[in-house]
Amino acid sequence: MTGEYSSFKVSNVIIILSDAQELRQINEELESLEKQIENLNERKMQLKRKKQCLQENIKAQTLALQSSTDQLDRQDHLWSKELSEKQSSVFGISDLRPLQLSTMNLTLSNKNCILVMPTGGGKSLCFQLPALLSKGVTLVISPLVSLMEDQLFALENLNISAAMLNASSTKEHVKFVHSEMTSTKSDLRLLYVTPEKLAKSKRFMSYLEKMYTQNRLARFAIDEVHCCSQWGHDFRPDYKFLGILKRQFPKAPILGLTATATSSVLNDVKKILQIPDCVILKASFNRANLFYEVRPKPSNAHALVEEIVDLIQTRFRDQSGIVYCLTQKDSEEMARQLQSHGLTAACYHAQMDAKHRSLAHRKWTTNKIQVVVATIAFGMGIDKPNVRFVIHHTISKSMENYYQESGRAGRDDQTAHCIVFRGFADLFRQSTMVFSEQTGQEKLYSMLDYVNDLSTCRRALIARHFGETWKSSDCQEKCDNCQRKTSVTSFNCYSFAKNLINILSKTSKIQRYTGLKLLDAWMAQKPCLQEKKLSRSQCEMIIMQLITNGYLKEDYHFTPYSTISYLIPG
Ligand SMILES: Nc1ncnc2c1ncn2[C@@H]1O[C@H](COP(=O)(O)OP(=O)(O)OP(=O)(O)O)[C@@H](O)[C@H]1O
Repeated sequence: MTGEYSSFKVSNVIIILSDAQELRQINEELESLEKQIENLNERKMQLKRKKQCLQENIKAQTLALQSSTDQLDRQDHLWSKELSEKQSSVFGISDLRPLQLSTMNLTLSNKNCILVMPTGGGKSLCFQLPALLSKGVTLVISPLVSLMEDQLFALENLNISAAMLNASSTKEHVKFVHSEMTSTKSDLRLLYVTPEKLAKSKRFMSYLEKMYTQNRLARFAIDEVHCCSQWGHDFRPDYKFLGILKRQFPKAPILGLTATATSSVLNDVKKILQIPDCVILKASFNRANLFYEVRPKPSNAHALVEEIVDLIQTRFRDQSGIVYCLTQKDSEEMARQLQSHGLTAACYHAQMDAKHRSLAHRKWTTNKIQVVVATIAFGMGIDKPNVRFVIHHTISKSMENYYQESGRAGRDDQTAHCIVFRGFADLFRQSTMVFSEQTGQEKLYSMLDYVNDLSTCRRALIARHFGETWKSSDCQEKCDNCQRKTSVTSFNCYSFAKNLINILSKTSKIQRYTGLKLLDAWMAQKPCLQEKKLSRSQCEMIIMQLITNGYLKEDYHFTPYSTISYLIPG
């Protein structure tokens, strides 16, 4: 009886345990389903919001365009004759670039407008020239003092009266500017301020109000307007304050300018600035005079230096250019190497003190040195027309960054070269730096797709990235892929992927694979590689493509000193 009772108890316990396990599984599954439902609901709301936003956008754009199509490129406005006269007599410009006239016509007819134009496209002219034709002052809001200084310097050379106010302006200067703002006799045309100045100085706002009531506030030009939006890559909190402009000064038109903004950023900017009716003008991103090229990066640092020196001494002999590096240390080392080969070069990075940075910039701008070897700190506000080459020692962290950095070449519309070195190790150097940014890895992988593509026209790749379509005739063989005469070998990567995943499946706590270790382990399996005759560079590209396509995945680990990217099956 006791035995029977205990076996009954045991079987009961077994039933309870198995029921409990099933219950746990059901609970887990329910929890996961609930999470999925929650995610789906959130996604549904997101899509609904986006749909509404797009519908509103289409409606507003259609209305805005209908009312202003006739204004866009007309040359019979009241101001057209003077515009064309000042364009050549003051700025020395014979022909306007696409969308410059449309933008100027819109702002001169008091319409709100956002101009999206690539770096070096000529956005500044779109408010500087109208400033000469309008009564009163054009207020330019710009995020960086150095940007404003560069523009003031250029305006001074053109004999255009302009001033700037920022946190370090002296009391006397502030007083002088305030009196110019309210004097009806003043010939001040452009006033540059930082958004902080607007947000923090009530006094300045009251002077603006005086100008406005005197009908002398011609317009607001907001440079780098994407900084308003938190969705952009460069959000600045003080830009949010600019929403007040339309409320306080409803009749003064706003002209926003940016080189990089997606539609969702633009929608956000329109909302923040309270200009739902504004016309958005988007120039093509095609820089027809730039030649795009990608080179495999030699794994040996010495060979890389030799290759870059050779390029600068032969193809770019006596021509001005930039070499972009990833880190301060790389830029210092590369500058030293170039100097030791007899080239005039200086480095530029954020850790240098302001004096040395500005000295390097000035020497390069005035052609006293040939090359600046820089980190991305060398960026906004560089307006040297005759930059003939931009070499990337390391891939950029995104296509947006690459486009902007390489776009500093050829601002004078003459042919210039943009060369990027594709390095396998650089992928992991970059990914461990950007992985914590929300879309950091995704953006880096699109840069990798660009450098790993050996057949598609580089222009077509850039266009695709920015949501444009260009015909291959737009390139006219101005990229390495269009110029390549021999066809590129293509492989079916299935067996390679299997091979690599096999190696990774042996991963243990002690033996983890970084990209380089995996490459070495794979290359050690000679038979497969010999049969296909793959070079190291081809093996690197295959691994990179398997990563960007999700077959292999980066798995980040943290040590007190660094972040390490290990590879795991995707
Ligand atoms: N129609 C034109 N013809 C010839 N040169 C022009 C024309 N418009 C502008 N430029 C010149 O092109 C250069 C770049 O112009 P600008 O600095 O306005 O570019 P940007 O679009 O503001 O670039 P960034 O985004 O880097 O600020 C300047 O040297 C300017 O004088």
